[in-house]
Amino acid sequence: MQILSSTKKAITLWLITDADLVVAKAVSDQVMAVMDHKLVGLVAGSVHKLAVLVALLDHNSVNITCTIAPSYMDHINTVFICTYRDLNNFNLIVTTNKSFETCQPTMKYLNPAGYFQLAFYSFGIILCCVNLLQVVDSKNMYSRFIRDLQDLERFETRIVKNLTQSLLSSKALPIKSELRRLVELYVRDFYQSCGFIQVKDVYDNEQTRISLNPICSYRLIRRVRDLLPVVISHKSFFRVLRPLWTRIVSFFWKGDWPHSEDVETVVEKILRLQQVYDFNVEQFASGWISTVQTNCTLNSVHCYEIGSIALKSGKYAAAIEWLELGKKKVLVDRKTSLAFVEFSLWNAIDVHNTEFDEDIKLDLDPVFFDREISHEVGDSKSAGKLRNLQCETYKGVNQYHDKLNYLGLCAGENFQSEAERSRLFCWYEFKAHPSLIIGPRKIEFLNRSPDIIRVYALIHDKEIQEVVSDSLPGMFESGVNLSDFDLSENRVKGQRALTTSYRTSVNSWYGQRMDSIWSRRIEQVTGLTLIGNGASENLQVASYSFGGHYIPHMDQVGHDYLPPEKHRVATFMFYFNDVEQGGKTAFTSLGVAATPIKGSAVFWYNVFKDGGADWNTMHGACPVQLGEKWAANKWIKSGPQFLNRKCSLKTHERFQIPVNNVYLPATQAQGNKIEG
Ligand SMILES: O=C(O)CCC(=O)C(=O)O
Ligand SMILES: [Fe+2]
Repeated sequence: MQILSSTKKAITLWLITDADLVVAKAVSDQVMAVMDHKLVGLVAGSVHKLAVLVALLDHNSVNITCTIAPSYMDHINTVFICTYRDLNNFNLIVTTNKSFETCQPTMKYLNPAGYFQLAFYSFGIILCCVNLLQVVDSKNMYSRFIRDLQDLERFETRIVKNLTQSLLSSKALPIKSELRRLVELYVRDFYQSCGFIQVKDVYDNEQTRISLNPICSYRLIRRVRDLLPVVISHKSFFRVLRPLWTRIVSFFWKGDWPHSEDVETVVEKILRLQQVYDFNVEQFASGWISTVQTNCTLNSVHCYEIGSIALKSGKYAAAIEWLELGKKKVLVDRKTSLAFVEFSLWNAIDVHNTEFDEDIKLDLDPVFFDREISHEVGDSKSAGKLRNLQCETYKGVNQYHDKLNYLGLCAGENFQSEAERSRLFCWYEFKAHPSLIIGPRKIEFLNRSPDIIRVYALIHDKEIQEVVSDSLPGMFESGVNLSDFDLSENRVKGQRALTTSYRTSVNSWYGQRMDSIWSRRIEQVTGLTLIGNGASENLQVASYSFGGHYIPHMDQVGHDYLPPEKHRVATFMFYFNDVEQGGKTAFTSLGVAATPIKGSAVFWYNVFKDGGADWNTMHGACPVQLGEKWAANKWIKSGPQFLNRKCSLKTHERFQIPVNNVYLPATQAQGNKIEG
C-alpha cells in the first residue's frame, strides 16, 4: 500500500473478510509485504478477521493504493475506512498483484475524537497482537467448551438488552437510519433464535438457554461471527453507542471472535445428532429437538450451510436432505440464491452417486441412501437410507453390531429379552455395610450377568455443585484413555490424553474432599476397596454439551500393557443431572441403556474373575440432544480387591453383585462376546 502523504492523521483501514483467522493471518503477511514504510501498524485476525492499518497523514487529501495478493482478494467483502479527522479527498484503490481493481470503499468517519482515539487504536493494536498469539490455541473454543459458549450467551444477552433499549429511543437510532436497520436485524435474529419464547423471559433471566440447544447455539455463533462486526463497525455505531462498542470490542479482545471452525464444529454436532437419532430435517429446522418444540428455527441460508458442510465431510445422504430443505425454504424466504442451492444439490447428488456402490451396503457407518438418487424433485424422499436398512436388519443383541445397537439404544429401544427383563428387580440394600442399616440404598438391576446396577440418590445437589465448581477450572477436552502411556507424538498440548472425535466431552480429574467422601459410599455399597494407594483413580468429571458423545468402548483399555493391579476392574459412574433429551449410557452388547438420573450412579465389573476383559460390558454415551450432561467416573483398580472378592479357577466366571449379602443363583450369561 502506498500512502502519498505523511503524518498527523490516523486512518484505520478495515478489510472485512469471510476468510477464517488462519487465512486472515496468512493474508496479513501478504498485505503487509506490500505495505509502505509510512505505516504505523497492521493487525489482522483478532477483531473478526480485520486488518487494521493506522497511518499518519498531514494532508486533507490522500491516495492509498493497497496491493493485495490475488488469493486474498476473494475473501474481502468490505473495505472501509475510519479516520479520526475528516479528510476532504480520499481515494482508495485496491489492487491485486496482477490487475488493478477499484474497490468502492465505504467511507466511515469515526469523527473527531482526535488523539484519544489514536491512542485507543494504538492500544487496541497492541492488544490485538497479544491476542493474536493466543488465538491459535483458543480456536474453535465456543463450539467445544460449553462454559465459553455460555459466557458468549450471557454477554450477547446483555448486549441485546442494551441494543433493545437503544431501539426504543429514536434519538440514539433515528427511524429509517441504516444503523437502526442493522441493529433491528441483529436483535430480531436474537429473539427469533433464543431459548425463550417470550421476550420478557429474556429480561428476567441472565441465561437464555441458547447454549443448551443446538439450533440456538448454531445461530448464536453465526450471528456473532457474521452480523455483530457489521453492526459495530457501522460508521455511527462508535459515535452513538460508544460505551457498548468499547464493551463489545474489549470482550472479544479478552476472548476471541467465533471462527468459521466454531460454526463447522456446531454443524458437525448437529449432523452427528442426525446420524444417531435420524431426525426429520424439516421438523428439526422448525425447532423440534426430539419430542421438544423449541423456539429456534432454521432458514434457507442455514439449511444450505449445513448441507454444504455435510457434503464437505462426506455425509452425502444428510447433505442431500439439508440442501433439498434449503431449496424448499429459499422459494419462500428468499434469503439466499436459489441457483446456489440448486447447484449444490445437483452436485451433492452427483457425488453421492459417484461414491455409491453396492459394496457400501455392508459398511456399518453408512452415509448413503440405499440406491442412487436421480435429479428428479423429491426422488431422495422415496429412497431408503442405508443406515435405517442396516438398523432394521442387524440391530439388537448381536456381538458384531455394536454401532447399530448403539443407534437403537440411544433412540430409546431395549433389546433385552422378556426372560432377561423378568430377572430384573430393585431392592433396598441394608446389609452390605453396617451404616446402611439406618440409611439403606435403593438399588436396581439394569442387567444380570454381567450384573449392572443403578444406585439411586447416592449423591446430593450441594455435593454435586461443589465437585462441578472445583472441577470447572481444570476442564480440558476429553481424550481416549491413554494417560498412562507416552503420547508425546499424538498428545495435544496441555492435555493428558489423545483427543478424538470418538469422545467429544470435556473433563477434569478431581481428587479433593468429595472424592474420598463418595469413595466411602461406594465402598459401603460394593464392598470393594477404593481408598488407599492405587486402589482407585481420582474421580473423572465429564461434561457433554449437545452433540457430545462417547462411542462404544471398554473401560479397561490398556489391559494388555498395564500390570494386573492397575486394571480397571470395575466402573462406578455418577450422573450429576437429568438430561433434557439424549445422553443415555448404552450397553451395546446387552441391549440396555441407562438414562441419566440426577444423583444416581451405575456400577459394573469390567473383567471376569480370571482378570480377562468382559466384552459384554461394552458401552457408550449417546449424544446429548438438548441440554447438557454431567457425569463422573470412578474407576476401581484390581490391586487391593483380591481380599474382597472370591477368586475362581474357572475361566470367564463373572463377579456377581450380592443382594443384601445373598448371591443369587447365576443366570445364563448374556451376550456372546466372551474373550479371555
Ligand atoms: O457418560 C456416559 O454415559 C458414559 C461415559 C463413559 O463410558 C466413560 O467416560 O468411560
Ligand atoms: Fe466408559
